[in-house]
Amino acid sequence: MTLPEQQTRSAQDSAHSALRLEEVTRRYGRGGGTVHALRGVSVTLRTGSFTSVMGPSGSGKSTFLRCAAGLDQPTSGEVHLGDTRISGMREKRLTLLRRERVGFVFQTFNLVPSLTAKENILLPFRLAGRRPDRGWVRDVVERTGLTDRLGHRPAELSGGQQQRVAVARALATRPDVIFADEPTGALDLTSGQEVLALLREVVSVAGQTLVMVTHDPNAASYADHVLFLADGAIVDTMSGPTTARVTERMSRLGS
Ligand SMILES: Nc1ncnc2c1ncn2[C@@H]1O[C@H](COP(=O)(O)OP(=O)(O)OP(=O)(O)O)[C@@H](O)[C@H]1O
Repeated sequence: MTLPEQQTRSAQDSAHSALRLEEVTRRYGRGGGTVHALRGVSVTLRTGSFTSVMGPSGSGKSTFLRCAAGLDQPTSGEVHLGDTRISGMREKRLTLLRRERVGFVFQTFNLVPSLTAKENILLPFRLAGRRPDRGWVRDVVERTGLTDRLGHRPAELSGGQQQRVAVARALATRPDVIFADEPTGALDLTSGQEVLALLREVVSVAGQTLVMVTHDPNAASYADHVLFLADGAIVDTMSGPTTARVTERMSRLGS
């Protein structure tokens, strides 16, 4: 499926695709017990776009995210990150590529408890043996409003602050794509909205590409586009989503 704003794009613009899935299937198990988690998903996401992925429980959202991020391999089909085909890539190369070119934000923050906020943000550089771009990291920290919290460990931070550290960590390496899995699922309403506003800004101001799985129509409304999954297939897309339109569309999917 091609998102509406891409239908008119020129061939030249295809160079700006951050993520492309072509006929991706993912099956679990064999024989009569086979689960078809993805059934031929094709989608192209532009660099600098914010896409939400929604669908009823079991519709394939996590599988989509895992295959798109190179955490899982499709059974068939292709996944391209920028101009690199990641489907079929060997695990060792894929691990390095994920470290360099993909950012993750999880529902449960996944920060290292013994490290300060600053050390958590710089961790991807330590793991990759790479020198951070200090100016960029300073910008990221300022944008996330964490400047006076850098010396704190995760346990000394609120949930919202911990998630902002996770967003800063994901952004610090300037990845091709950030994948967020229910990033507001563990937060109260106000902290959740702060994190969503930050994610929106990261796309609109910093030009980051973001893919977010969510159950929450309000969260989805921060995106440029919504992909609706049902039974392993993209059944609809929406551009310029509002909470009301997403809620209405989801109710027709039986969630
Ligand atoms: N490792 C696995 N082994 C077998 N079946 C799996 C596995 N992972 C997912 N599935 C199945 O694949 C289908 C899609 O699962 P997936 O987790 O992608 O859905 P989801 O939309 O993310 O669901 P939820 O909203 O409940 O998290 C489901 O039927 C699920 O049971």
